[in-house]
Amino acid sequence: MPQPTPGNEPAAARLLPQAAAYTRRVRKPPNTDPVPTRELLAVLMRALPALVRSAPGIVSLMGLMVVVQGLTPAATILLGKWTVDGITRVAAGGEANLTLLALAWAGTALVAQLTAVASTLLQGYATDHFTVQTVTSLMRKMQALPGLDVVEDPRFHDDVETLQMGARNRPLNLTATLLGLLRGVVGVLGVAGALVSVGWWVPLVVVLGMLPLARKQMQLYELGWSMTIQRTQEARELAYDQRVSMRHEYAKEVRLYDLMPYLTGRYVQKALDYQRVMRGLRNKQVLGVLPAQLLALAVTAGLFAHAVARAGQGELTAGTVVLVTGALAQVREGLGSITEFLGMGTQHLRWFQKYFAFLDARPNVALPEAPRPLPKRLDLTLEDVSFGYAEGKPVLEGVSLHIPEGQVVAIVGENGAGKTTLVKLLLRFYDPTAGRILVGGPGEATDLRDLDLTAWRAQIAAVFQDFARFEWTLRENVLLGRPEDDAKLAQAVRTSGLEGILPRLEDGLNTRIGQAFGGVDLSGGQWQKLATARALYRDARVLILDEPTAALDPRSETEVFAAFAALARGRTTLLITHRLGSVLMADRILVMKSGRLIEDGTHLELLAQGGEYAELWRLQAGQYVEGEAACGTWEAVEVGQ
Ligand SMILES: Nc1ncnc2c1ncn2[C@@H]1O[C@H](COP(=O)(O)OP(=O)(O)OP(=O)(O)O)[C@@H](O)[C@H]1O
Repeated sequence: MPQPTPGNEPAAARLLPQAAAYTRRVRKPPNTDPVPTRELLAVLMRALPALVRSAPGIVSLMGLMVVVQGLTPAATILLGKWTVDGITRVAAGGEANLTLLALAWAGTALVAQLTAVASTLLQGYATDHFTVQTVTSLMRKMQALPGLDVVEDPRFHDDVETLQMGARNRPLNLTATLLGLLRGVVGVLGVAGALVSVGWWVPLVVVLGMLPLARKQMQLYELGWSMTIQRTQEARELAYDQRVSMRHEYAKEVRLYDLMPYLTGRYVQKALDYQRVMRGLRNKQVLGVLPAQLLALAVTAGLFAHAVARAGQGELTAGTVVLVTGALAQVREGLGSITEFLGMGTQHLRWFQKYFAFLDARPNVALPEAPRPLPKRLDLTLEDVSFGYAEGKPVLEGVSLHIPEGQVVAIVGENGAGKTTLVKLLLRFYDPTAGRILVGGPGEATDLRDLDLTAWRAQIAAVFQDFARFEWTLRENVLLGRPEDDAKLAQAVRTSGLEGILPRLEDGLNTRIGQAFGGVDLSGGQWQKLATARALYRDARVLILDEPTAALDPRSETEVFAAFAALARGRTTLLITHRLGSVLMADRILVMKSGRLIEDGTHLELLAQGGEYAELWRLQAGQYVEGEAACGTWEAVEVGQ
């Protein structure tokens, strides 16, 4: 497959229809709306006190350094003027303390140097401090969002990504920017004050002449931010393709299906298209600054010429001309850095706007103000429960059922029937869009929404279909933050079958697993045993098993099921499975289809009904019958016995 290069993108687009579709999507111009000043000021008024409160000592010291740094240019320029005037006086036979002036100049330079070093150190401390604070507050907020919508809904992805990326540097950058702004303002005011000696109107002309340039530069920064925001989706897609080409979890398919040329092509195509759009806009913006730059230059040159002309007529001293030269350069630089800081500050404030919006986000799963304690019995009742991840697209419809505590229930049904979703509602990862879920025995049944959610979840152990693979030690993976109990841990490790892999691990349970940090990699089945041990270690009254043995070999599956059967005794157990052989451990079987509960009964009852379950059972058992018959060893199988 030819590689797309800047020269042959059309060919690449032809070969890569998806990339071409993407191209159409990114061609929309970025948002160049004016800066919402009032909104950002409100964000600033919230961010500023928060930053000062979080590190008052460091921020005040940084402020002090900045004021000193802001005043040093004006001091240096004035000292320069006095020195030149002093030299002129001495040359004309007059008197001047040049040594003192030289010492003062050296002292000013030393102060500037020392404050620069101190500022660097303080910024280092501030980075560490703010990073911990911001990341912790994001994590705390995540904890306060007990639902899954914030991580499962693609609309949230970009924001969470932007927040995560900025948490390490935006708070410090905002502080540094505000201080830089302060330094710029102090510096410009100081130097402008020195220019009054040429004429009261001089600072005014300088500032007015340079304002258009400042405005244009602000617009440039604004464009930068809108590019950052609008790139997030594209940037994630680009990063994803990059990850697919490099990470081990994709490596087998990438190699077998020779995906690298396709991936590289996709990447280059997307990157080039985006670059092309942005380059045009950037050129337009940058060239748009030119007239303002010329105006600033004209003002500077005009004032310089004015000062030289007046010096020629003996109205100004040579030192004053030196002062004007230095001051004009300084004001220009100062205003440049003010606009730069204003622009950067706007970007940081936009990040803070998202940060505060996230901190203020109301959880989709609202926690009760006065949570009710857990009922004595943990019967589960669903009353006409419906749910959809998106509006108008129901995934569960009118599900009603009652599960007395201690019952072992299997949930079966075709892919996408809503089995896992039902479990997510029971765990309150989402709330039903209609109907309600009750927990409790007769006379004490409480709406799940009113229960203490932490206490409720503490009663549940689960092995999810896509369980988490924490790249920590085996021990940490089983304990999951709970206090260690040696006997219980040994029991969970033994029963789950995890014990079998320990002799091969140098550090036993303390072995780190997963590739991210150079740990030992486990097979799919071994990971699943680990997830089982995790559930076994948790002393829960409700057990949820969502395809818990999908990756296990037949022997391990039998062993783990025996463990589950023992564990399930006396506990409410919900077993989601496609392996119908395993549902025989259940007291009752629920059959779901297209979001509805269509059958409910024991294995024999459902077979006798001759409905969906009987059909599924016949199909699955038939596979074994035919397989065995083909091998000529099967004697007689009566389906359903
Ligand atoms: N986070 C989500 N956002 C949007 N739709 C989802 C989400 N999770 C599941 N769905 C959709 O909800 C439907 C039911 O999914 P669910 O995972 O509950 O089915 P299931 O019966 O457990 O399927 P399987 O047997 O394949 O595991 C599917 O159409 C699925 O695409």
